[in-house]
Amino acid sequence: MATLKLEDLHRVTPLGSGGFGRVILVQDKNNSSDTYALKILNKQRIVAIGYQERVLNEKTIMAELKSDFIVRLYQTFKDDEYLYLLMEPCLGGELSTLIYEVDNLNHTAAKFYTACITEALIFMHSKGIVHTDLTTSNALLDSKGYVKLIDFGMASKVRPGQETTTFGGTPDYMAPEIILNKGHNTAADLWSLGVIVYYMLAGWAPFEDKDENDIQTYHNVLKGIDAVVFPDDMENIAEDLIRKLCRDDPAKRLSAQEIPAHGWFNDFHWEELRNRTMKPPFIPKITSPVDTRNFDVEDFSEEAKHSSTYDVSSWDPDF
Ligand SMILES: Nc1ncnc2c1ncn2[C@@H]1O[C@H](COP(=O)(O)OP(=O)(O)OP(=O)(O)O)[C@@H](O)[C@H]1O
Repeated sequence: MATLKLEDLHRVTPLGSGGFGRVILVQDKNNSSDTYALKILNKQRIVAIGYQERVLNEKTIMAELKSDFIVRLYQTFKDDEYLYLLMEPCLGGELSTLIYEVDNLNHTAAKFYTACITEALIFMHSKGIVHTDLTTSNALLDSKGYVKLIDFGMASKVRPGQETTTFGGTPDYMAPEIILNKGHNTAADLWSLGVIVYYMLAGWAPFEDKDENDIQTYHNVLKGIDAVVFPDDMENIAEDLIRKLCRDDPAKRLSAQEIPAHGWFNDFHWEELRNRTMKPPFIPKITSPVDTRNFDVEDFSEEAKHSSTYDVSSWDPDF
């Protein structure tokens, strides 16, 4: 890929928004078939809540992660107000949207997406990288229908035997050791994966509170997987996998590397997934590189201007 400048990019349409800014689809002005997802981070907001370290981490970690199951970071830019991450676009939409639309997924589909995420985790965890915010919203479908992970804003690198204390994530998916601020490692991502498998098969998340009260969700998580009711129609072998991923003691959870040997995957051809010859369960409708029908985002182009309360001039030389 040729090196691009910010001025080479035409802003097409928003794809999503997050804590510090937004993600938009952009197009290379010199080659309209080349589109990218541009994450734009507001420096004022980052400095206001002291997330400088995390943003630098996001760049370093994403740059290291070159896998077919993780969105690729191509380049970064910065100007006085913003930092920019230029990424591979995944126009199939969020896995959460697909689950919502079909209500719950059949075992074949759930197995396929679990396997994609497992491949991402095997790769990341082999490098000591913990995602920490693994959710169905941070898993996107690419144009073929394969899933890739995004959003490494909460990610950190841990040495074998060590832990990180980065607090954060999404309550429904958060491992108990994160809630209790005990320090966590790669096993926290396996807990979140267990939640994702349950969610895909049941159509609701195992620890969710019907009133969306985060404190109650934390209580539910701390009660553990044994207090969760499993739907009658869930296969026992899938339930077994979820229970082994959501064990209270992080050291007793299955590792990502152990997942392919679990019985739920007995009939699954991992090599076909890895070389991308497996037929995905859903092929997203995408008719052009600027087709964003799988994203339902309000137009937030009129971003509120922030007064310059914080000095944002000197903290980002490494970005
Ligand atoms: N590479 C991509 N291709 C397509 N859409 C993307 C891409 N990256 C991000 N998005 C969309 O933008 C949304 C926000 O992206 P992301 O989660 O990275 O931002 P964030 O600011 O870290 O969000 P949050 O505060 O929710 O963690 C995603 O949920 C997704 O819908």
